[in-house]
Amino acid sequence: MTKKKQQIWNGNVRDAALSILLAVDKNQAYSNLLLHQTIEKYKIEAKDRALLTEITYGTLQHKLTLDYYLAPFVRGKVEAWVQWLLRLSLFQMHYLTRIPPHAAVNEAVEIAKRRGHQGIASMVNGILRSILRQGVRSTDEIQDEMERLAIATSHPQWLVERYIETYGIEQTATMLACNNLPAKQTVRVNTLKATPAEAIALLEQEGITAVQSEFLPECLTLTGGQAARTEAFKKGFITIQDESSMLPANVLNPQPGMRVLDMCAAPGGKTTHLAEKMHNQGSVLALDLHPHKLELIDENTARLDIEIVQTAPLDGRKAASILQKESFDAILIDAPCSGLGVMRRKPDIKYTKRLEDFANLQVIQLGILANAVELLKPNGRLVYSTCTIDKEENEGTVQAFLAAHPMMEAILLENLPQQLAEEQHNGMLQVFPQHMDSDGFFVAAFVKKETN
Ligand SMILES: C[S@@+](CC[C@H](N)C(=O)[O-])C[C@H]1O[C@@H](n2cnc3c(N)ncnc32)[C@H](O)[C@@H]1O
Repeated sequence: MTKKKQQIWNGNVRDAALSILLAVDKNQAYSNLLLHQTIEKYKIEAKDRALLTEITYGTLQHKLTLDYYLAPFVRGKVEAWVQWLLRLSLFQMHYLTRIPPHAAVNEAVEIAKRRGHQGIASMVNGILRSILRQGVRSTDEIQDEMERLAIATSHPQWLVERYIETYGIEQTATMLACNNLPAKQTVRVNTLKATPAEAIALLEQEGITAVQSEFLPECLTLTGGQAARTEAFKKGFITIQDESSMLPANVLNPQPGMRVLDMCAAPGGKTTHLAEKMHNQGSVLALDLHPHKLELIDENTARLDIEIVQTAPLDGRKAASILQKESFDAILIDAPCSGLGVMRRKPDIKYTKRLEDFANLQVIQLGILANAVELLKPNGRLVYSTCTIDKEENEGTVQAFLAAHPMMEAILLENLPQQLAEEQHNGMLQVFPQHMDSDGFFVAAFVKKETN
């Protein structure tokens, strides 16, 4: 879409949603990025912004379910844009009860006329009106349990099977349902500049209601508004971050004055959290493989008035050959991962991830972890985290790591919210979206044993 320079926004929310969905479908863009760019570029107002987001994400989230509903009504194969138009219209009819179904049908017909011709418009009209009259079939009709869950929650069947095998049907079903809920808007209070109560008051002055989380004290949940547009954000009182991403810095718990290394740091969400925890005293060296991403860390530290972070472009798999060995008190590896925990924010990844993509990730993660061992002081602590839910990737990496590095020992995760503390086992915690209404996340902690 962006390649062809086609204008996404013409003042019509459904039309814009269709353009975004088509671009995502053609792998020209990620849904979250294109949606954000569109909203910023065209300065789309709050009401339209909310509906555009809801329709785009909702349609993507429920794509497989919508196709199941549409199948009996669509004869033969239709062009991709027509199928997406049908999906987004049926999404409104079926899931957005506040939108009168006839309005959704009329809009679809107008779009079909504009983008296609009268024949397509009549077909779209016929299909949607038939659905209005007859209703959609229930997913309960699907005999096979795995297939039923996959279609009903719109996840690929291979992933559902993999999840059920690992986590059981109950946990899996809850997680899959959670993946289809809108993501909460959470921010982290910059405790160098404000207390949670002060940050709440600042946001209140800008008309945004913020509530302190029941899990982590520095986390606020926002209702309405856009955190990134607030003065509280621009002046560095808050950072936009999912609550689960606030766990690693809490678990590593670096103290003021320490020398800390963040090996996969960009854009700096956790680097800045570490510095806040250290009261801006000591040092944090923030590495990332991609030099251009380091600017994002610098922007964040400048905005938050953090002075102890230095950045360096470095491949974590080679870091020990460049940095001084055994010179860091604490190390964080927030590793590149399969990202299956963030499906609420990036629903398109449900349909694009392939099992083959996972294998190489563990090799990369183990390479970075091995370098961390050499760089860590004896008695130093290491935290490894990912934003994914996959036992083989997370626990598999931990097991392989411990087997290869006998001087490293898994330790109890400290500073977890009480509600999560008992979910950990053997120094590892898999956070499911249902635990804190957050992204899915994984954290593990280790200490380097002192050698005699
Ligand atoms: C999950 S993201 C980190 C997010 C970051 N910790 C935060 O909280 O904002 C993983 C990062 O690892 C970087 N990365 C990938 N491979 C790497 C490597 N071999 N060495 C260092 N960084 C790497 C990616 O560029 C990406 O920025």
